[in-house]
Amino acid sequence: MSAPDLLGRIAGPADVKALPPAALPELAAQIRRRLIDVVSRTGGHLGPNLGVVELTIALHRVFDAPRDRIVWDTGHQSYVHKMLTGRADRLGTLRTAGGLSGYPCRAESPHDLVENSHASTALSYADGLARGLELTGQRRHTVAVVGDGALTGGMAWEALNNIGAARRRVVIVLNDNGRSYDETVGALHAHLTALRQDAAGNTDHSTDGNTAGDADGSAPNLLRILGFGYVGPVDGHDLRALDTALRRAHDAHGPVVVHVVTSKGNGYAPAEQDPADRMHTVSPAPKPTAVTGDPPPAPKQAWTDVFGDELVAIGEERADVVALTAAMRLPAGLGAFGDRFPHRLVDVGIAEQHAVTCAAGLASVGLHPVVAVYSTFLGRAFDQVLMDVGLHRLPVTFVLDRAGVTGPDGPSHHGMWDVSLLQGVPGLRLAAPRDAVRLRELLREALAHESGPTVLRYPKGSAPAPVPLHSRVGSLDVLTPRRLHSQVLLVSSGPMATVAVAAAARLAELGVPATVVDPRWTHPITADLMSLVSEHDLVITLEDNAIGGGLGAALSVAAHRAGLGTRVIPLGLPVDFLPVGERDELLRACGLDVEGVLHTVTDALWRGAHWSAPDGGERPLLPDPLLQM
Ligand SMILES: Cc1ncc(C[n+]2csc(CCOP(=O)(O)OP(=O)(O)O)c2C)c(N)n1
Ligand SMILES: CC(=O)[C@@H](O)[C@H](O)COP(=O)(O)O
Ligand SMILES: [Mg+2]
Repeated sequence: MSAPDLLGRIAGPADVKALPPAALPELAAQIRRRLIDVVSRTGGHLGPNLGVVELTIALHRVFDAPRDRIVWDTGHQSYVHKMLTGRADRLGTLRTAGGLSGYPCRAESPHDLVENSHASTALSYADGLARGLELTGQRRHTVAVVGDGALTGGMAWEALNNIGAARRRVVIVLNDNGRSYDETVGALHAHLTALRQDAAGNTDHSTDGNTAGDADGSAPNLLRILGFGYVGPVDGHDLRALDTALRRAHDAHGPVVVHVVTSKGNGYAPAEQDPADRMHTVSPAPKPTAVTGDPPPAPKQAWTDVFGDELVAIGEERADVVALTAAMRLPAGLGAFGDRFPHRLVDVGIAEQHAVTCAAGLASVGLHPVVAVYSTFLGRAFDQVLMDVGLHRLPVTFVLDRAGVTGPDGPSHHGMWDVSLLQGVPGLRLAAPRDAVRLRELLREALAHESGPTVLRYPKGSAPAPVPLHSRVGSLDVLTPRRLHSQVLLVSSGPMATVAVAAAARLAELGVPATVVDPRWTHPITADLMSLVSEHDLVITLEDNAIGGGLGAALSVAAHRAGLGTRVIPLGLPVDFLPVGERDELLRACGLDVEGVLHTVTDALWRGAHWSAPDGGERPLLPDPLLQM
């Protein structure tokens, strides 16, 4: 006889609490089966969620969420939490437009508090929540679940410094699986390992009564030194041990850390044995394609792999090039470089601010560091780019992967603010390659620039087919035949070139000659670009960045200051938090596809009485993204 569908009866934590302890292993098994079945189709963070099945069950049995506040650091491991708070039936919509977010989402549930997927923020939220609950007289618990990787982030230690001193009740659940993507690096990881080994070797786990009950190990415990009660190490897959440990923490009179030891990918051999990253992120199952008999499309190369391949070639030629990663060696494309030059790859943990200023130190002694991070994560290190690198005019090259719309990871992952932030750094040069050929070319140009910071940015996914140039003007590539009296200039940044060239072809059919130019180095604006702008009536810029403070904004200001009569219309992403969605869909919605360019050009020309639609009809107006600013 098959086991009852326990998961199907969970509408919220009360139903989890109502289950007898004997039923919990079956519930955990059903959750695991659902995770594997669904996430292997939708894609997502399978490994991290398999690692917190028992922990999440125990948390929702011991604490009374949502009155007690439970905060998930990074939030990528919150699928089980969602299943136990009434959303198990919607797990199949994970990471799709209109479906469940892959991170906590306040619109989905009062149980979800922090939507930001940037690591190392949960303890700061917890400090604020605990202070706020105290100030408003609410005697509730605050619980922060933080991974050992997230604990390598600077913000986490700023929070520990405050929480440990305040003597306020905060429960910190340290989910220690020894890994970020790779094995977690640094002295903290070594310390946590020592605590685990000490507890394993020390059979006397006596507890002293006045704190929350501690392993009475011999190793000095940094967390206890900072003023925290310490419970653990606890087997994070033993429901009974978890229950006992969390109840001790629940009853503690001050801040307490529950050191939970889990394994990423637990219970699923392909994940447990995955050498790369224990299936930290799995891709969606490929969509079936119709059998057409046509030859399969040529395999495309990922932007990340093009970068990684070219950096190895450069590394062979230049001993001064060193690479830095913030716990994302493989996702950021540094795997091959690290294998070839292990002593020239620096993994600082999830510590982008440290990575940037460490790079400044490396550059100060004559090296040329390459800091490879996702665009969205560089935001937290802006001050370090501006003051520790920019102010000192140091030759550091930033390679920003996942720049622009990423898609399934939602609003805190779209890399859409880097251009806006970085255009404010004096002396910084920024490039956006339009294809793999230009990525290789521009990476070399960036590494040849020694008088200040340089930046390359490219999106998630595969590089498009090469977009050849027709002519080079200074450092600009003109991508269409130079036409006399072309009314319209399309200035495309990076992979928007593919859209711009296709739009120019369509405009030509409509009797509107257009020139397409790819600046390659989009910041600062060059005299050659301004000269081209001055030769045209209408300029449309296309960029996969927020319109505010982007390329189009800079070009508009430059044209205005030069007294040009040219109208500049920036096309880009609205200054807004874009939802989960497919990259192409989101770009289309922002007018960054061929139809969007056509509408913008024809509407502008028609309004300017330069052009009337062939059908003489009204031009449909695009929603103006700027109106959302
Ligand atoms: C600031 C920042 N940098 C990088 C990332 C990418 N990232 C997502 S999860 C992860 C590893 C997290 O490790 P840990 O906190 O130990 O959680 P686990 O996956 O092991 O459960 C990283 C580096 C991020 N989300 N935020
Ligand atoms: C949670 C997190 O920040 C990363 O794991 C992110 O999901 C990676 O995204 P990619 O899948 O684009 O590498
Ligand atoms: Mg971890």
